[in-house]
Amino acid sequence: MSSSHASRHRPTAAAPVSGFLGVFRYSRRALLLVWQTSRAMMLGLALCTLVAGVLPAVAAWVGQLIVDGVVAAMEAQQADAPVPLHQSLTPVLWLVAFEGAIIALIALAQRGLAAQQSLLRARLGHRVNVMILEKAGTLSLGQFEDSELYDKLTRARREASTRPLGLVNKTFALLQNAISLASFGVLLVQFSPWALLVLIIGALPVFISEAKFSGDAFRLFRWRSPQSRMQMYLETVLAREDSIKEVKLFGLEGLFLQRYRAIFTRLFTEERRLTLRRESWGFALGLLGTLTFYAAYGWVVVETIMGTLSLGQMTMYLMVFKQGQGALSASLTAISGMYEDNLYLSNLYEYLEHPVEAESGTQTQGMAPGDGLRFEDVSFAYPGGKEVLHEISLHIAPGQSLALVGENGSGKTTLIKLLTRLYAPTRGRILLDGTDLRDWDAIALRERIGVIFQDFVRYQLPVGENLGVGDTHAFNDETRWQDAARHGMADDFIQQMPEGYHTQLGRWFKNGQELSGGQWQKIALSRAYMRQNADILVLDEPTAAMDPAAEADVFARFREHSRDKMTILISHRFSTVRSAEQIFVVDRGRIIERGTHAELLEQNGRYAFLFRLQAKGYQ
Ligand SMILES: Nc1ncnc2c1ncn2[C@@H]1O[C@H](COP(=O)(O)OP(=O)(O)OP(=O)(O)O)[C@@H](O)[C@H]1O
Repeated sequence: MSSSHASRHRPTAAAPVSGFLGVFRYSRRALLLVWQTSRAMMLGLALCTLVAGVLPAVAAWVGQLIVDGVVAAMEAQQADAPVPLHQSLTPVLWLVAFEGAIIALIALAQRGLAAQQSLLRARLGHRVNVMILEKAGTLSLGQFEDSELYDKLTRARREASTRPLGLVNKTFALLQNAISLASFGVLLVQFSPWALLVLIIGALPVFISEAKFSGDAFRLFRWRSPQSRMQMYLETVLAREDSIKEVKLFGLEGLFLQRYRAIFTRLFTEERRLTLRRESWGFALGLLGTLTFYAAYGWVVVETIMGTLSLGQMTMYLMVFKQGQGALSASLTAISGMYEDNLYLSNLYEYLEHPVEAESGTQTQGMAPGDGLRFEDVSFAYPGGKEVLHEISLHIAPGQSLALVGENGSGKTTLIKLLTRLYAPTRGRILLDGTDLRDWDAIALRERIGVIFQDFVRYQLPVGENLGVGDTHAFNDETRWQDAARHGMADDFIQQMPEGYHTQLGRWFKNGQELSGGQWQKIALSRAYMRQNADILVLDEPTAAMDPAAEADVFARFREHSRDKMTILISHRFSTVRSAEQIFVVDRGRIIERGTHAELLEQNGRYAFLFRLQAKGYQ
């Protein structure tokens, strides 16, 4: 379902969620995840759970002994021949001390649980985030551009990092309460099995309604996801330094804020509906539980007055009933919470299990070394889109240079994306040294290609590292940084910066320096020179932001550096393009002219027209 389609409907119309029991399949995996994260803490949790589960019943039982002991002691004191006071007092006081110790132990177990949970939260959150990011690294560019998968990724990142622990905590809470309940049950059955039944029936309706509303909450969460993403996007535009300049100049704050508010209002309306329904049903059904408790209370009181129960037993049963009811409703809340966590986890696992497109190749050398690069009748359409490249054929031999010119949107960058295997052709094939790109080992292939896209990344890292990213093997190699910067003409201005190659770039971090557009381009250019082993160099509009002198210099060096390499240059400036050995004119996804500058002028076609148009502009 497309996001816009989904957003027009109520949450109930969103993707169906599998049956109640089906979703419990993720509990086991979450437990396993915690187990793998820290065995010691998992065992610690189990121990504390056991202690905190069993001791309340023991405390209730000791409570009964105390009251009965007190009554017996009082009777002994009032008897005709009273026993010495200390004799009747001592056993009761021991019992009181024992009860105190039990309560202290329960407190200790609960603190232990809380401490381990909060430590686990940090470790598990980190682990899940790493899993999410590792998976992101395996997705193809096409998958990243798929809005549904991106949606899953965003949802996973936002919610799921806290959910596994939530699920584990609830599982332990359930266990603890189940143990307490079982031990209370043992005491309660002695009074009457019916009492146990009353206790269970009283709590059941709340549980059923909670489970239903958890499902609704999850469907709401899914339904609002595309809109929440739009909200996040607007937040970014309104509060990030790289967009704020334009937002201010165009006066977009009001417009975007209004849109932001409108989304909130829409989402809030749905959330309020759900919350109100959930809480009112919860209250109404919860009353049933309270009713059953007071009915049982009356019953115990009557039995005590009739003499069937001792005063101590009455105290114990009331306590057991009260705590049992608490434990039962806590167990049921835990179960419905687990159900909810499972639904969210299903989202995390859907994302983690999303099939990765196979990087099939294993070849690290071509079948015909030295053959260079060939496109054979290559056509391409972006996923879900129409064809943007049609039957492209070309050949570049080592040492040759190729320039691509053409209008905006004619398909030049797309051609480079195919060459770098960011996408695969829909028809035809691309060969490097006689071997299909698909058969190449991804790493071996990428090591041979140095490319700068026009939308290169401006990393908020030190200058040196901004160069180092070009070759991860030399990420920290200062000599290589300097070599690359000299080739890319960035060395001069880097030397002038306060901390040279260690100057922080960008404004996100302390003492960060901002560079000009042309300086950033020189950084990107140097980045491409970091790839010493690359024999295919691609520059996609590398000099658009540079002054003419710098541009001329860049190309003189580029030719110098790349004599034995294959170079592909995309540029709208003909002064840059004219020296290439082959120039291809791309028009709406087809190569319509090819030749040298002189040949193309001779042909007097599109190239000649555009060249003269630009030349006129300079006269
Ligand atoms: N990621 C994408 N998904 C879908 N379509 C795309 C994508 N990127 C580009 N296109 C489409 O493919 C066509 C070719 O785009 P491309 O970026 O290759 O053009 P270009 O020649 O490099 O343009 P420019 O000179 O403006 O950089 C355009 O019609 C564009 O709309």
